[in-house]
Amino acid sequence: MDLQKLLKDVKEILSIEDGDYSKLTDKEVYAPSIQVDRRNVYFVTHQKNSEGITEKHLVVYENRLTAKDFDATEVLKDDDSTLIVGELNETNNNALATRFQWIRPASRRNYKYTFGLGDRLGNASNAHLRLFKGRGIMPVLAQQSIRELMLMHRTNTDVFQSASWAVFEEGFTYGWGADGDHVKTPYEVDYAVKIGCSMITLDCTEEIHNDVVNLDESELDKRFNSLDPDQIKYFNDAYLDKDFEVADGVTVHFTKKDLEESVLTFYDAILFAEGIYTKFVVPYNLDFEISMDETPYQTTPENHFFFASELNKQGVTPVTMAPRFYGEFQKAIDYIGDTERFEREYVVHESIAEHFGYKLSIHSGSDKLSVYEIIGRLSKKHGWHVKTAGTNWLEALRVIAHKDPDFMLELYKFAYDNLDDVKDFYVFNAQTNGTAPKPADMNKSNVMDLLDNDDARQVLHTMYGSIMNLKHNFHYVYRDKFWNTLLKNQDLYDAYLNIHIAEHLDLLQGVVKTRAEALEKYEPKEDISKKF
Ligand SMILES: O=C(O)[C@@H](O)[C@H](O)[C@H](O)C(=O)CO
Repeated sequence: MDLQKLLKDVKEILSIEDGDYSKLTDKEVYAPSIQVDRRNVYFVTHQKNSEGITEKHLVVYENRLTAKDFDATEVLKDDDSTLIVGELNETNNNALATRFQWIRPASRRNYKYTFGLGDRLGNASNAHLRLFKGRGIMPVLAQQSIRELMLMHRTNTDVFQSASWAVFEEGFTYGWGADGDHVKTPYEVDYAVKIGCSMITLDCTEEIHNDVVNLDESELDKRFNSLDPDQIKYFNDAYLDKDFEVADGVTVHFTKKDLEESVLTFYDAILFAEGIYTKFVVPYNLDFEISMDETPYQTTPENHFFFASELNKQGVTPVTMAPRFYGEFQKAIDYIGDTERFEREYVVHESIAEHFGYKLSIHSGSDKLSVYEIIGRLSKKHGWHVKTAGTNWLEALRVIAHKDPDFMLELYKFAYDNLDDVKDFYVFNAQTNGTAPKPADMNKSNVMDLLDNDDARQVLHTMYGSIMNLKHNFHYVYRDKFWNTLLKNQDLYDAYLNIHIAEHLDLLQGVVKTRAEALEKYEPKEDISKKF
């Protein structure tokens, strides 16, 4: 790189006293990334290469004694300072983190509204951060489940680093989160913690006994009464036939069936959560989420109260908890169910959460435009956490569909024909309802429908790992072409991401009240891909 030009950039930045870098001479200096600390200057450069792909470098101008912290590819000495150019790598991220604490994640505890933005590709966070500036919502940028990491062949370090670099680039000093998502074992928790996650989402699915709900009354009673006598006495004395008022006019009542089902279904999970709390959450001061959203049965208010009450008695209060709500929160598509019943039951879950001092978390939270107004309104006072992930992947496919429709048709046919790849990982309607568009019926004239058709969205949303990691003769079949197309059109991707997530945020924050309003406000009235 032209080090003398970069040195001039540094001197120009140091000469600007009001922090307005919008008129810098060198437009390759990405202005939002500029940090000045006394006579030290830090920024990222953006340079388009011959293919139109943006190449990024870190530039640091710092006292020569401390500049050695950085991994430099090029160096220029200037009096008692050194100008270095380096890659956006882990060494340089760690060096920056000793100077700027805000590029490390924070807990959600002090934020009322928090939003998970799982980024399966690692290049969505810059756009998300530009959207979140000033919204009053904390973005949890690093959020990949163990399932996503495994299917996409990524590590938590990859996820963490891409998020942290985006935070530095965008100068996002307001706080962000890193969620070790859907961790199920102490090993997975430890993995998330040791790479620096500020939060873990403990997935209790393996500890929850879902067979209990199918027991008839006598079998249920027999199993409950096989517990230790002191356990039976404790549970009956504490809950049986008791009413618990969790808010004005909102009461949870335990019948014998409610109590026995809650104990037999969830008590192992409660003990598991308490163990993880003691071993990890307290020692590492972690932001703790407990999820039971991926169980096949709805979490009743009694189940939820019992879980929270037992944790509370052990002094455990998560930051968020994710029950499985009434209705369907399936991947990539809107809520399925009676929204009036959803609202009635959400009120009780919200009351339980407020009663015990945590917020509700909404998993598979993307695209649920029909219930965001309810969630935002009922959780407005206390706060909410909504989690999205695969929907950002689908916006990347929207770019592919626009820019290379034949490639998109090929990807869809592959995903459609190999959908069994994910049958052990996800449960969704398109697996069984047989109504997903047939590849033979798709062509360049209707290819964009794949990103709006519910079943096609679910096929594409879940087949990310198979698509990105298919190999033939030792070469990736799709990955390299996918990345080349996407990176050449990063600006279009960023635009789609912002449109899509803004619809989510406006409804959650009550800026608009209905799905139709959100779509009318944000969905492009014309093909914007021609503008990029
Ligand atoms: O696909 C995944 O594993 C994630 O999206 C995971 O389900 C996450 O917790 C989520 O709910 C995001 O919508």
